[in-house]
Amino acid sequence: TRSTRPQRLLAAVQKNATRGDPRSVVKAIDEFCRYTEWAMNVGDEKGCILDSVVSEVNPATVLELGTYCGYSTVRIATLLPPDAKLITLEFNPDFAVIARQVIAWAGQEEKVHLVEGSSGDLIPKMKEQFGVKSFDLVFLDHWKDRYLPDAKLMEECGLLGKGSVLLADNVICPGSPDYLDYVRNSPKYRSQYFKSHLEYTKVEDGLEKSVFLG
Ligand SMILES: Oc1cc(-c2ccc(F)cc2)cc2cncnc12
Ligand SMILES: [Mg+2]
Repeated sequence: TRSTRPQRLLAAVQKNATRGDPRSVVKAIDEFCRYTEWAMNVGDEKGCILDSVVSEVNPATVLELGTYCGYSTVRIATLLPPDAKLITLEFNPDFAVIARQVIAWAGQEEKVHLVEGSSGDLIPKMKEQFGVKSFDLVFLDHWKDRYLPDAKLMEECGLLGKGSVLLADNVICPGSPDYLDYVRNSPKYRSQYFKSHLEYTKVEDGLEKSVFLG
């Protein structure tokens, strides 16, 4: 039977990237998605904005909502110190299978804990099951209608501390208007929009960076 898009993306990584070299994995995925087959990775343009926010926050603990094939997981993990922890949640088991192999090819398994399941179920378990006190950085890149409920859930579970940063992908395309409205108007956040483009296209999209004020 026909392969899936994530399987074809993994094959491109294993063919064109050097095992243990995360930058070559990122480059191989970007080239595959730009010249062969589009896929919903954060991509190179928004990826540079992601990199700059990760470097600025220099987080000890990161939560990624929505792993997909592990592209942004690898970008983030590469910038973390060896003792830092990145927990990434993926609802789709077929995506998780591919992401584990992409992350392994990039040699980033040590810093990454990929957990399969829904964010709504897993976020309340972060403290007791994963020994997390709070997240310094959360990258929201899963279903857009989960951004707002999951942000509120993280607040309620005490997973955000003063200065915690939420960075959300796709706030324009596909768009998450209720989330944008919340973080831009709530006194609990200081929000900033980074204008960019939908991965590998000329369509407008952007990242919203929101600092939790406690
Ligand atoms: O970055 C993304 C892009 C798109 C997407 C798909 C189709 C289209 F036409 C435009 C945009 C969907 C996403 C779902 N989850 C996480 N990230 C996504
Ligand atoms: Mg996205």
